[in-house]
Amino acid sequence: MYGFAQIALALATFLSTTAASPLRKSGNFSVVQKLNTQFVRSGPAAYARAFKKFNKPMPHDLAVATGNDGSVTASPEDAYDSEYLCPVSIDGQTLALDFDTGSADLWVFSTSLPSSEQKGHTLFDPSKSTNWKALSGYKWNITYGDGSGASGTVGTDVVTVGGTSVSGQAVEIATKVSSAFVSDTANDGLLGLAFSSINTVTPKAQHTFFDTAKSSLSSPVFTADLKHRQLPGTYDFGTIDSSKYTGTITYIDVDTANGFWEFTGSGYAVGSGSFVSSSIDAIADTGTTLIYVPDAVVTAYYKQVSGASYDSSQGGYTFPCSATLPNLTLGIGSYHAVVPGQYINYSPASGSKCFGGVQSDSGIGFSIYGDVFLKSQFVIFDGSSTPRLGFAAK
Ligand SMILES: Cc1noc(C)c1CN(C)Cc1cc2n(n1)CCN(c1cc(N)ncn1)C2
Repeated sequence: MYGFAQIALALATFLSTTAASPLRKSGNFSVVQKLNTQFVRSGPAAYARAFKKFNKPMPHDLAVATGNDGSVTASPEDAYDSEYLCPVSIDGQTLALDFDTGSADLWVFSTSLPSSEQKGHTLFDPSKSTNWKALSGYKWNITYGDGSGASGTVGTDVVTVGGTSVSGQAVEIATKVSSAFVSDTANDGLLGLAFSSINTVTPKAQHTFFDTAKSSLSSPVFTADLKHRQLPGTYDFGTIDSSKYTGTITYIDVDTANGFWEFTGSGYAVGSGSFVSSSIDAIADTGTTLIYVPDAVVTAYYKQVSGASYDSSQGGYTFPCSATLPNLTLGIGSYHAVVPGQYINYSPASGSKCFGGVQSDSGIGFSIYGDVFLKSQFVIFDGSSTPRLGFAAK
């Protein structure tokens, strides 16, 4: 029987003979370089790499020449895809922001908040930013459709999203936030992607990140490829990645009068039912979780779900969690966008009932095609001189 010592000696001997023999001790040596003929030289690209390496904003012309395009992950904030959060760097300080095509303010949790409202959030500290420029006397105050909101002061800084970097971007510092935001500790603020006309900064409305970046993008577009309860999706700026969708893209005109990505839907179908043509005034809103549509659509939908009913205690339609939900088709021009039924089981409500991802738009004034819809599609937000929306299956 071998003792510990013998085993240890045997192991040491084994290792010493099989370990890679150390470099032969010798004098100096030289390595012959081999040119990488695969590498396509580009002066601008080399120049641009220097700015990106040191997180410095690129001169506009260089950004245009090298394509200041970028892609950023959009991660579900919770198990129900209530919102999607993206890493955004402000002068090197990275926060998780909710990209919201339904509003136009870029605002962040900050060190200027009362400490009771800071807990659990990543805070932007302007005093630590070398590029921060306060806008003296400028203020902002936003209230969202669900009654939540925030307010504070304003400055400009270098903002980077994925590979897209801009300087002089208005960053709205929160000095007050509502309780819904305080308790949503994964969320460090919002990055508005609606039209700058509805930015709330006074005395002078500020540009959204997309508007600031637009002229330095290869194409004045951004796309949303949100996912259902799985790996993160992406927002891309400046390009349309054809690997992210199938079939063709259907474009539809946008009415920017209200500052939203607003369009007229062409109708709906429930499950395998026939398509009902009807004009639906709707906005594409990544900052809203659910689908809010006219009562006719809601009634038709839940009529096909046994056990579904309007539950006033929940403030919406619920159904047995065991229900098999029909798909909902929403018409975009001649394109029929299909929302899988399983996407419409939003979350458990109470007991064995679940809360529907399709609810009434009554009282809103327009329909909202929120995340439950948008995550079933590849969506192009085209900010060209005639803004339009594009939709494709994926
Ligand atoms: C958790 C959780 N669950 O669902 C949400 C949302 C959260 C986040 N949480 C409660 C805080 C919160 C509240 C809002 N947001 N985040 C995002 C902006 N809001 C919008 C945007 C817009 N375009 N339209 C309407 N409201 C309201």
